[in-house]
Amino acid sequence: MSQVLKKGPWTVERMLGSGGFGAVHLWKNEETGEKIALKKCRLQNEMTEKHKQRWQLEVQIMRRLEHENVIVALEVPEELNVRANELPLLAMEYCSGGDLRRILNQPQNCCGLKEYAVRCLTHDVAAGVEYLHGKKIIHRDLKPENIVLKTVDDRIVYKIIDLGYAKELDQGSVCTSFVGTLQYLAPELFASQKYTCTVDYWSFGSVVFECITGYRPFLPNSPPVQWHKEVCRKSPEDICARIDDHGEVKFYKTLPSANRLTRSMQTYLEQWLRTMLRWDPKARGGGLLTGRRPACFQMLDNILQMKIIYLLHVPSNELLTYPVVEQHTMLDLQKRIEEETKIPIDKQDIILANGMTPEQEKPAAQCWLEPTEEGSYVYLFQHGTGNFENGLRKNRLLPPAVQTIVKDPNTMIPFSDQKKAWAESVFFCEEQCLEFKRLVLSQRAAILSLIRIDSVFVKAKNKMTNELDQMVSKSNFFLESLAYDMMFYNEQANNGGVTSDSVYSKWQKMQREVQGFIQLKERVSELESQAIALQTKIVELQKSPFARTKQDDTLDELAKQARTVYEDFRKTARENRDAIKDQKPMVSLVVKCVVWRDKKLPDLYAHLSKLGACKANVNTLLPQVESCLQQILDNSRKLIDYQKRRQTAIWKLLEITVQQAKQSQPQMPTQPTDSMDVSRMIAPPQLPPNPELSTINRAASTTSILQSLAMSTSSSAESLKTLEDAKATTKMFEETLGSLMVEHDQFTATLSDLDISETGSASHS
Ligand SMILES: Nc1ncnc2c1ncn2[C@@H]1O[C@H](COP(=O)(O)OP(=O)(O)OP(=O)(O)O)[C@@H](O)[C@H]1O
Repeated sequence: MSQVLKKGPWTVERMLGSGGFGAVHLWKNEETGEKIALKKCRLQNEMTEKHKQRWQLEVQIMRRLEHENVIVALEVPEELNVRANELPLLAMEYCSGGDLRRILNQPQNCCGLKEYAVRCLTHDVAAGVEYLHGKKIIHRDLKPENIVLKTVDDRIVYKIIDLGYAKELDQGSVCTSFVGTLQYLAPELFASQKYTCTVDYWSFGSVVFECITGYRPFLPNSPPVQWHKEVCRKSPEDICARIDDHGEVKFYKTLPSANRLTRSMQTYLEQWLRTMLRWDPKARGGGLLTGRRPACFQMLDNILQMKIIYLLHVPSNELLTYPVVEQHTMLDLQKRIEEETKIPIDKQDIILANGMTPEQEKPAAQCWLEPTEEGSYVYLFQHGTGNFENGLRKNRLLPPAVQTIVKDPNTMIPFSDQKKAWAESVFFCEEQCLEFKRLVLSQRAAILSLIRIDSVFVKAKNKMTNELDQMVSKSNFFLESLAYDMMFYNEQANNGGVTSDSVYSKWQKMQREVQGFIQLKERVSELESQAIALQTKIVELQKSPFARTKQDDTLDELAKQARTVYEDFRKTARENRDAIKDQKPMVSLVVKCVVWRDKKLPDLYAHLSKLGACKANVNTLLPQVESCLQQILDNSRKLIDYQKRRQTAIWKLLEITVQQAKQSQPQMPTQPTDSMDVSRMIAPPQLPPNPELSTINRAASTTSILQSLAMSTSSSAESLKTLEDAKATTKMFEETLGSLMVEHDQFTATLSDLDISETGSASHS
């Protein structure tokens, strides 16, 4: 096919791959831009009649299948179709992501794929396998080469290809056709025994294991016969077998530590793998559930649907995981955190990526985020502590295999050990990079959290300042008015007018108390200067290099170099294994990585520590500001109350005076008063000096003074010097005006009883 590059509008772009039977090419329609993968049997002449029939049958089966995770068969374009006597072609949707083997071969995946990719592929392949089994099709040849990737709506979809071809092949051809991929074959197939669909479980489990760790589960480098002899000894729970340093086969029930799974995911997938990698085909997959669904698919669904909270414990740089269900409250989650980290619940400072704090009354699931490729984390700090010692200590560890080559870069070790040490070195560099980035993200969340709480603080502080200004104006006005009242009171009392010791002493008490209100100014200015210092610190912290969007990419660069060195190592090894014994290129990168990290990490933790201290500072100042604000508001309320009381007292005095006047001589002419005459407030009326003045005369004078007093309250706002004062007093005036008007109405009524008009002119003399 490679010679024929064009057929009608179709052009062959390249070969996508080839296997035991077919060669797959990518064809493009130049007119429509459509791309298809076309598989042609490449052994047409060598195939027996039986094989040819099977090929035809499988092509027909393929065309009947329809599932997102099984490759879609398409109509072969007319221009590309073969002659009637040739084997049919298989046209398929083109999957541009290549196959899973290509992904596993990438050096960054030498110790397994990221958790997100493992989740997605496990989900998709399981869905495809369950669909095929539902259609009574056993794939029998599940392996990374037979899983292809296609991007659909920004998501990678994994699809099973090459299905059914091996299904009915006789055992002899199994052995010849499957050379090189025997390690994915279920043992019963390999040993020519009867089999069921559980053979696919074994292969699927092996593929998932390899995706998690970078290598196959059982003795990946052993020849088939030895492999079978050794692996059949495995216990039902074993999911891995390796040959140790003494040449002994060792079985393991857990996954090796160099993988990218988080704690919970690792535990769940280990359980699942134990079900999938059972030697006994009947026990494999966990049997059928009541609805006849195989248990292994249900188990996987449960794992993948689980809401797992990824909580980075920043002080120790440890990623903790907490699976939660809807019923879990925040308190439940915090109790589990307390158990594990020993941080008391009230000291736990949990911050979401956007800097918000989870709401206590909402379920714990609010901390759960849809899994993403980069990982979605919640951050745990400890209130009021900047001790990050553990975080620094934890990062000092090198994986054992890496330690060996770092200790002695000239050491001669077997190829497989060297490969492992180099793979783990790449993994180590990648992990340092990831962990550092995660810590940088934690500081971003911490800054956002600080800014959020600071904005609450600044608001409260501004309110405190404003309310203080108003309170001081009100107090000044009140004190001025009161002093004025007291002066008038004394004046009329000295002239034989009404007196009330209790009123006067209350006024004096109010005067002292209100003078005390003004002293809050000092407290406020003290808090303000602390707030200014705090704001300066916050601005400084925001200028830190760690707070910048663009971060130093040294670790990225070192990880990239480690990948390249590893890739070169593998290429060279393919030609001559003995050619590479020099550990230095990789060791040098690991050392650079450690040196950079050990230099930067203390800086980052120092920055985190300052952020923590600042937050603690805000948390201490905020309640002080709030309590000061409360005091100011209380004082303001008291001022209104005092103002009312003062008014009431004046009007009461006036009422008494009028009553006295009424009782003594109602016909006495009163001195004319002009309630609108503002000059009265400034220059109080001169009372006649004659002590013999009749009661009515004194009453009239007192009335006049008290009237002035009353009216002075309403007019004083105009005479205030500043606009601020005017605003504050106007507000207070509005509040007191109500009571004043009521009193005034009563007074008018009293005057009319006395037959004295409000303007002061006597109606009868
Ligand atoms: N639809 C497709 N889109 C992209 N690449 C494909 C597609 N189908 C196959 N390939 C590529 O071609 C390779 C060979 O395909 P396939 O496994 O179907 O061939 P085969 O001859 O049946 O192989 P085997 O030896 O497994 O029987 C795959 O590993 C994959 O890389």
